[in-house]
Amino acid sequence: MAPLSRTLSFEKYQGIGNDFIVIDAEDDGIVSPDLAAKLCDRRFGVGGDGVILVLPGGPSALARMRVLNADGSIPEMCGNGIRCMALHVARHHTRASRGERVLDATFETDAGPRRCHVELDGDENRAADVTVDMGVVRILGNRRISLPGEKSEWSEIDLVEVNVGNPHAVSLRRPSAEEIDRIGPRLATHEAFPEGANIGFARVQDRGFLDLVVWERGVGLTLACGTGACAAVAAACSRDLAPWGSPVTVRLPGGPLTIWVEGDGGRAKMRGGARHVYSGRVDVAG
Ligand SMILES: N[C@H](CCC[C@H](N)C(=O)O)C(=O)O
Repeated sequence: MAPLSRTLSFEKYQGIGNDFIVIDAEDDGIVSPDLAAKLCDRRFGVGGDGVILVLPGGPSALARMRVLNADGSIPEMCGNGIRCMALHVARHHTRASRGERVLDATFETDAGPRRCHVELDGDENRAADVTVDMGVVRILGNRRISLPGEKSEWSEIDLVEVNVGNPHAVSLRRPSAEEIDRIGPRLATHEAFPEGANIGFARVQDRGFLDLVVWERGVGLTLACGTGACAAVAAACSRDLAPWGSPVTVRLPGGPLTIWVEGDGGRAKMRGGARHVYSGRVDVAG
């Protein structure tokens, strides 16, 4: 008996190139980790860096966000993802016809509540700027990690460990693309990080501007990482390479984010774009 097929409606969004399959759901069982991995496959599935489930909120949240990484793992938080979810909710919650272009909402996440501000510009598929209170950012310390067998200068690497609700480790020096491809996956799963870690490779251009690329836990190299941008700015500030409390432009391969970090243990704020790409239905075996 062939498994019963069923279809899932989804909407595809991207936040500066970090792309997500967004699904409205009544409960978080609708997409298992295994199904999330199949949906994210760029050949056999829809394709994406992750799945975002938009779930009923509670008394103090308009909705709840559950994120599943492309490998099916479940992270605590996703910066680009919550901007995409905020746009999704704004598109379906506010009514442009009533001239409502702005949505201020709190979303529950697995890292706690996050306040979002969305402004729909003329094109309701695009939010030029979504601003998110990214919660408390904590510097956990400086780590020197050894990579046995690595023949390059990166056989030992200094990382700043930062928690943004999810775990990050930031290098303030930038290996080559080939070196990142080699050491990124080893660092993301290194025993020094029992929960795994998102590995940021930053190059500080000046006190208000840094370049960043992130090898993400459960995904791999992405075009952008919102929590990673907050972690990189906090790491740079902790080394007095960027100013606490002032806006820092983080240039990622997929586009820019503006990040403010109040201080070590202070709150971070993120501002960046989000875009609806298309809506679809996908067949999933029962
Ligand atoms: N891979 C991350 C979750 C997605 C974070 C990233 N896409 C962002 O925009 O913050 C983790 O396992 O913690």
